[in-house]
Amino acid sequence: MEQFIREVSERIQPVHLEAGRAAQLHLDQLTKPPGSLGMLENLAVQLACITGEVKSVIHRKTVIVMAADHGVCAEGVSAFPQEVTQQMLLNMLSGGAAINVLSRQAGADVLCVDIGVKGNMDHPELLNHKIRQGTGNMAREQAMTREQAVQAIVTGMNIAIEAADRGSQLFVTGEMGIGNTTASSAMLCALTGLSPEEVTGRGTGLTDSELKHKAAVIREALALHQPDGQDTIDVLIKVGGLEIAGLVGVILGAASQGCPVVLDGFISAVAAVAAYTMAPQVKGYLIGSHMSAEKGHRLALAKLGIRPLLQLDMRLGEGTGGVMVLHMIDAVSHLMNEMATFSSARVSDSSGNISL
Ligand SMILES: O=C(O)c1ccc[n+]([C@@H]2O[C@H](COP(=O)([O-])O)[C@@H](O)[C@H]2O)c1
Ligand SMILES: Cc1cc2nc[nH]c2cc1C
Repeated sequence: MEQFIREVSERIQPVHLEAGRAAQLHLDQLTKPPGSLGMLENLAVQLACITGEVKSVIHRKTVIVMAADHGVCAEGVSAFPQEVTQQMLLNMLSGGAAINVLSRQAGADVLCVDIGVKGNMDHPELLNHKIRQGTGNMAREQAMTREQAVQAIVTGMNIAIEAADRGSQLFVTGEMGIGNTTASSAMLCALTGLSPEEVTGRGTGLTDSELKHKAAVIREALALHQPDGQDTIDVLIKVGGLEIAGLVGVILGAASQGCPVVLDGFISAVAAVAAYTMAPQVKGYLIGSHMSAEKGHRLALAKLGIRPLLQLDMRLGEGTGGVMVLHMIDAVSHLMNEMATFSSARVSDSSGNISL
């Protein structure tokens, strides 16, 4: 299975830089001062680089919500009880969570995956890929075995690749897992060398003293396991999460199919840092959506060199911030396809010329 992960990673092609240059030339011919559409222009260029087309239209978009539980919840690191993971997953399957509402509005499909939720569920729409009943408590033991980490990545890869084969053209990373900001913070420390105090945030809403305790739990887990930051799988085994490993697979699998990957919040960004550590060529496919209120998100995005489009102070996860950017991706497609050029509309350019 590790061989499969390598093969999929090696299938990720460099993005089409010449299409990106052509997109910039087209943008500069449209009836607006050069650069005046700001970050929407960067988005248009990146979409051209990924799709190889100046005027791409993305019809089918899929949010993949990976759900799993975290043994480290026993240390009192979340404001919510662990059973909320399963309860919210059922809410998503019934269509009542924020991600369902926002995805319906944005015209995206939602795939819900149980990759390691504690408890057993049965729902016709659920993709049941449970690897184990939540992770081990990183404060005392490894989060998962090597086989489980590899299986989780392969699961994410296969789900993305199969959805792309069925016609999905773009993916949004989503997750649900009480305790997963602790695992994500620990992973980010291991992958970057940043300290727990720098990266750890309040997650679902910890108080000041609870936040200090959470950073101390992460510090102790890192001291106990000494994960190797060059080795993504080692980091996942020791302090990771099954849904985070699943998202690493989704990101690499989607990129291997030539699809853009819109990253949601902190957990998704850490999964992207982990994917990037395994396969740096994935970077061109990653689109930053929003800047979460979770403290470490800024640091994870900085590691990737990604500037997100939105700052909405969201910290929900599920893929919700990512889906907000789907509206912007649609807007960019319309601009590239429908705006008049200086010559077609007979508007003078900055030199006072009307080209024919
Ligand atoms: O996406 C984010 O930036 C984000 C920030 C804080 C919390 N969350 C969500 O809240 C849950 C994790 O929070 P916690 O406090 O239980 O670690 C998990 O289900 C995430 O989807 C998500
Ligand atoms: C209610 C609730 C919904 C969520 N969605 C993602 N993480 C969540 C955490 C909680 C607590």
